[in-house]
Amino acid sequence: MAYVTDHNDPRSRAVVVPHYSSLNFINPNFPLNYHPQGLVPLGFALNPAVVAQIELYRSISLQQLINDEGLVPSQEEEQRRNVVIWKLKVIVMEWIKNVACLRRLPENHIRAASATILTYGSYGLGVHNAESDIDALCVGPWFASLTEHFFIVLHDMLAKRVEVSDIHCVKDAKVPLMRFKFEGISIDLPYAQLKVATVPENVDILNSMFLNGIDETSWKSLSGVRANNSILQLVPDIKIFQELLRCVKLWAKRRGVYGNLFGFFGGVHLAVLSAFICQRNPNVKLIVLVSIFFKTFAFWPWPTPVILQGSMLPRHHPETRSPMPIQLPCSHEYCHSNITTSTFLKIRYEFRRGYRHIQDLLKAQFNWRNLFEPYPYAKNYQNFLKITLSTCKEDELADWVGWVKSRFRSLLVKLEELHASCDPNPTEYSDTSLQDPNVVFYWGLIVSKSDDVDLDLVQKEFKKNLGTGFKGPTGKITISIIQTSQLPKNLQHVDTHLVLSNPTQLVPTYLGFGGGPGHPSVGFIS
Ligand SMILES: Nc1ncnc2c1ncn2[C@@H]1O[C@H](COP(=O)(O)OP(=O)(O)OP(=O)(O)O)[C@@H](O)[C@H]1O
Ligand SMILES: [Mg+2]
Ligand SMILES: [Mg+2]
Repeated sequence: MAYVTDHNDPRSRAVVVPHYSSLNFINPNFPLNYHPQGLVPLGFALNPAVVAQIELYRSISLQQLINDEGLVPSQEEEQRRNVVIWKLKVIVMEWIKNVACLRRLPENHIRAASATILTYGSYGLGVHNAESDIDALCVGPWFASLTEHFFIVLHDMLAKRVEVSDIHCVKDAKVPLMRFKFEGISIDLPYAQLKVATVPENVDILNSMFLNGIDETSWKSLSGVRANNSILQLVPDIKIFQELLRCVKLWAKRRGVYGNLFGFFGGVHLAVLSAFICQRNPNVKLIVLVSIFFKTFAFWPWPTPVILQGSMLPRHHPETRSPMPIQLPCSHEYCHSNITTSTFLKIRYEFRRGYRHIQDLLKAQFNWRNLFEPYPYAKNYQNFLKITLSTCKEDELADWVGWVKSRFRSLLVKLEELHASCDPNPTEYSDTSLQDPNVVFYWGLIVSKSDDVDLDLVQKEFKKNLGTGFKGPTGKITISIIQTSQLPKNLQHVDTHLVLSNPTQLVPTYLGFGGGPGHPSVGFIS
């Protein structure tokens, strides 16, 4: 009788595994095979009872990690969000009555007028946590327009509420929306206008009766709700899909591959990838699905698109230019993507790193924490691109930063043209030595010498790009190259068990600039 232990995890002693000695015979060179009932190391006959016990233990420790990381919101948190949504529904009902009065509709039309809120995004899929925003679509009738009644009348009503802060309109996005905080919770609120007089509270937006004659912007705004409905219909088991997606999102955030504006995945991309794995592997437990997820996408033949079964077939669309096309469910289109050559290579590298880690699942030293370990930027890069965004007034900063972020893809592409590879760390920092309100980004930069990049040219072209289309007050932007030692202390934080034996080998091989066996996460998969 013995124990399987996750090192550094005192809880690991909770599960007793018989015949521990047999674990020593798991040959690390035999890849794992995936079987609906569990994991089997290929080429080696292992006592199935032992494998089952280890799997049980791994499942328990993964659940423990999900709880420890706060991936599932508490009941109080859920209740808080429910109240916010209920309050938003009350506000839009009041709004639509006001608009009906403004439009001088007959009394009975005013009485019948209604609008509603439909949630989508991570909240709609049930995979949000305390930090997630609420994506809430406002659905209104024929007489409430986007430009006047949504962006002016509703905006002003919301701005007057004590619960609402940091409200701003994002009018020039593909899906125009208002963004604000309601009782501290971030809300994305787009608008869809239906050609009906009354919008039922739980309007079925897949019903053609409600979709007849709607404009293109409303159709796009509805796409998030349609995609969510469709994913939830297509997966065989919603609960296990949610669990897988929670794990995958944590992995993507920790490894620095989450953030659509930075050229990585957004929530919708990971939702489709997770649904794809769930569809093809019904009745499979979570730890096996996590393993299959990494195995599948580590070796996916990109740019072959990922398409859910039972979805519409995508038409040829400009979005197919993405190196990692992922179909938007319930649509002929692909999810919008900003992936560039360098971010593609990083994502693929991280899939393969995940696959390598998960290969050790049955080994005694396996620890889930390694899979979800924060990406060690300070150890992997010697140079960083420092991007400082500032405005004179605090209340102008969010709009300016939002605008610059929406243009980051062009900056990444320009750098790639100049043979500089960037790893755009999506985390926002603040430079406290500056007087103006500011947001600072530190992106890993790979160049042979820091003066190799023509930074003046990069800045000039990026500023030109930023100059077209922004309607708010323009802020400042400065781009410089700094060394690891100049990073803020919290980014320099060193995780002792990752310290390199050879500090000159700081370059990840995925960027194609070398690296080698001295690097802790390099060179195991070509
Ligand atoms: N790049 C995109 N392509 C297509 N639809 C998108 C894209 N980005 C966002 N959406 C739609 O908007 C919804 C909300 O996006 P959001 O960025 O809030 O992500 P999310 O899935 O809610 O994850 P998070 O928990 O990070 O908020 C998505 O679920 C999707 O329907
Ligand atoms: Mg969201
Ligand atoms: Mg959102």
